[in-house]
Amino acid sequence: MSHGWGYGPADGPDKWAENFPVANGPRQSPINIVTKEAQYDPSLKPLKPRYDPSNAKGILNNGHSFQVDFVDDTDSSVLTGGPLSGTYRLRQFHFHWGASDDRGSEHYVNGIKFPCELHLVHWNTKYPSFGEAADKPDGLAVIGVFLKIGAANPRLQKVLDALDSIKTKGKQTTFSNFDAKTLLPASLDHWTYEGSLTTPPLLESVTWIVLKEPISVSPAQMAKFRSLLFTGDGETPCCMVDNFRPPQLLKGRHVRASFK
Ligand SMILES: Cc1cc(C)[n+](CCc2c[nH]cn2)c(C)c1
Ligand SMILES: [Zn+2]
Repeated sequence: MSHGWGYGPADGPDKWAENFPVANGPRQSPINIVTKEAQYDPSLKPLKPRYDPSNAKGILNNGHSFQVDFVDDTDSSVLTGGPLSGTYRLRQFHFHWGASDDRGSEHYVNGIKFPCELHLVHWNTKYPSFGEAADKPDGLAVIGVFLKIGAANPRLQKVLDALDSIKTKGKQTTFSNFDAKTLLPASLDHWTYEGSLTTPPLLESVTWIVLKEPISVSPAQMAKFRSLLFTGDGETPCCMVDNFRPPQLLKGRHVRASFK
């Protein structure tokens, strides 16, 4: 599954603009969220994630992260509310993390980095498919959740226990009966802004919904993330760590807050 890009010195974020010029576009992600500049917007509706655990399908090492994929041929796992108009279907979730606890998240909050960030990817059902939605300005909605070092998070454990089966690039296995809602914190207070995918093709199609409240992850659980490999079987092993893009310029965008 080599995509020709990665996170190393030769193929990492500073090089992506060579093949994906939108990398220097007007609505790139991630960003540093400066909380004092985020305006409370009372018109934002309560965020409504409604996920059916039976839609969980599989877990895949895609060579730049791992993702849990969902059956998305009906409206049984959807996100509505917040800044969104219409209905967005859950497609997959994945994570970004660091080689050490001082880095790993893609978004920052007042310059603060977290060791890990979860992304739940949804697509707008006004379009016929995920592929059709992926390059539309209102095509995707991604919930970002920060992970903060603390007590072991039992809700992560089923995902982490599956990682031994997908250690190398291209490996996948079935992953069923998982409620993605259990990965969300108690509060759905969020910041929202218009942005992009944070990996190539960096499409400017994402309404970002970044939750204020982090969930916990223990140092031992972080070690499980770091046990994955970017590389495939038979290749020189390269640990899957530091798979994050640094914050991008705001270029006049405004971040809204769902809370005072
Ligand atoms: C069509 C499409 C392609 C890719 C690589 N991704 C993943 C890019 C990404 C990871 N984290 C934020 N954006 C998505 C979500 C959609
Ligand atoms: Zn992501």
